[in-house]
Amino acid sequence: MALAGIRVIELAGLAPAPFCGMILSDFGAKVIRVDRTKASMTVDVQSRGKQSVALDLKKPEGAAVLKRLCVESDVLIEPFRNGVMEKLGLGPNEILKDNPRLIYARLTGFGQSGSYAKAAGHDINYVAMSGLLSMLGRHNENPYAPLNLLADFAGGGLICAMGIVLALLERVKSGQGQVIDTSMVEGAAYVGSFLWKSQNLGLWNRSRGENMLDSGAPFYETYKTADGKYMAVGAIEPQFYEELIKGLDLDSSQLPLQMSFSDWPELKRIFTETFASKTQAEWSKIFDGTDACVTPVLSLDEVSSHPHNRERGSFIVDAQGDISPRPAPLLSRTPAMPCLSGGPLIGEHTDLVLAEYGYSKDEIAKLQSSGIIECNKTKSRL
Ligand SMILES: C[C@H](CCC[C@@H](C)[C@H]1CC[C@H]2[C@@H]3[C@H](O)C[C@@H]4C[C@H](O)CC[C@]4(C)[C@H]3C[C@H](O)[C@]12C)C(=O)SCCNC(=O)CCNC(=O)[C@H](O)C(C)(C)COP(=O)(O)OP(=O)(O)OC[C@H]1O[C@@H](n2cnc3c(N)ncnc32)[C@H](O)[C@@H]1OP(=O)(O)O
Repeated sequence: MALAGIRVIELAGLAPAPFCGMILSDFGAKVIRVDRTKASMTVDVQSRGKQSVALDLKKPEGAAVLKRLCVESDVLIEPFRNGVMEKLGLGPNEILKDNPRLIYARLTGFGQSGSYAKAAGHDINYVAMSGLLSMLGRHNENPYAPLNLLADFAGGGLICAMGIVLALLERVKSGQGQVIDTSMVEGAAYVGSFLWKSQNLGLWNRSRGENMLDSGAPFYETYKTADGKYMAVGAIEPQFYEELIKGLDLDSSQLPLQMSFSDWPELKRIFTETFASKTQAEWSKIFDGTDACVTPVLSLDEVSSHPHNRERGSFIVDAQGDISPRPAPLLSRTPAMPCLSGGPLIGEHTDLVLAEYGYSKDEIAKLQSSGIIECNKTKSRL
């Protein structure tokens, strides 16, 4: 796998850092998640393939263990607000001193500087601050956050993973590590670069929810079908729009022009009425194999059995029988091979990992008896 041999220490976080760690693990890195001690259960649902070490970083001996792990590792991912690592004596200056080749990846909402750097926040706040939230939502409604996808995952975990891979690549030339400052505000904004760069194309001249790609246009919308499901329509170009009209069995000479903004509400009404006349399966049969850019809106339960996704093996089933997306993208020679057994229990690999990093049995026993580390004796699943 592409990242085989790379050792990653991931300090346990909420959603973005676990995603970042999962990407690296899926593509072959060995990822060790550092959990808190005295934690009853983990909320990390993106932990496949990871190992867990339970370590009290608030104790100097615990911080010393993390430092020692970092000496022999390639990457550290830390998900706390600015200043937390420094307070623990684990800031980049201290850590990189002992291992200048380390990639020290910081993944926060507001970044390491600026007046919000130390403020709490969640995805919706970061998307709001990126400018993107102001553009999301239907006409005459409040801005709407698209789950926690844009900042936590696209602009956060994924962008951080890209930064880590770039830094690892650069390290081949320079032999040096570096600090990565991932701000989810900036990551989300960067993902949305097209929105800034396309201002002059006239795509966003109207108010929110009245533009072509923000639910204003009838040909870029979802429509309810007779069985209460939905179809997604993305027929932008005239030749594809023509196919849409044909599939809907409408007469284009009786319809307003595609790009007549003032007629969009009327056109939407006609499309809504038409789509409501058949089931999703019936519409899929009509549009499959055409260029109308019409697809069913599939639920999470349905995606893996859709013929196209099944043919490509786009979804995987783990040992528990749970379905999830196969890691993307597909690399032809060194594809990701996600671990199919469940994620680790907290502290499941503490003694194993410490032994691998050179700790003696005595040292491990002492750390355990003083509560600096915890070892979960449950049989390893990895
Ligand atoms: C919208 C999403 C988040 C969705 C996640 C949800 C799915 C989950 C969120 C809450 C969960 C529920 C909750 O936990 C209660 C239940 C728990 C139960 O076990 C399960 C059910 C629950 C209902 C559970 C269910 C779900 O899992 C949840 C609903 C997001 O937007 S995520 C993005 C958030 N933002 C960031 O990540 C940006 C960077 N980080 C931050 O800004 C802050 O970390 C943050 C997120 C604001 C949290 O602030 P907080 O004050 O809590 O932490 P920090 O200031 O960063 O400091 C960390 C402190 O912890 C100490 N520490 C860390 N590791 C260790 C260790 N190993 N040993 C000892 N101490 C440790 C560290 O030193 C800091 O201490 P201080 O505060 O003293 O400096």
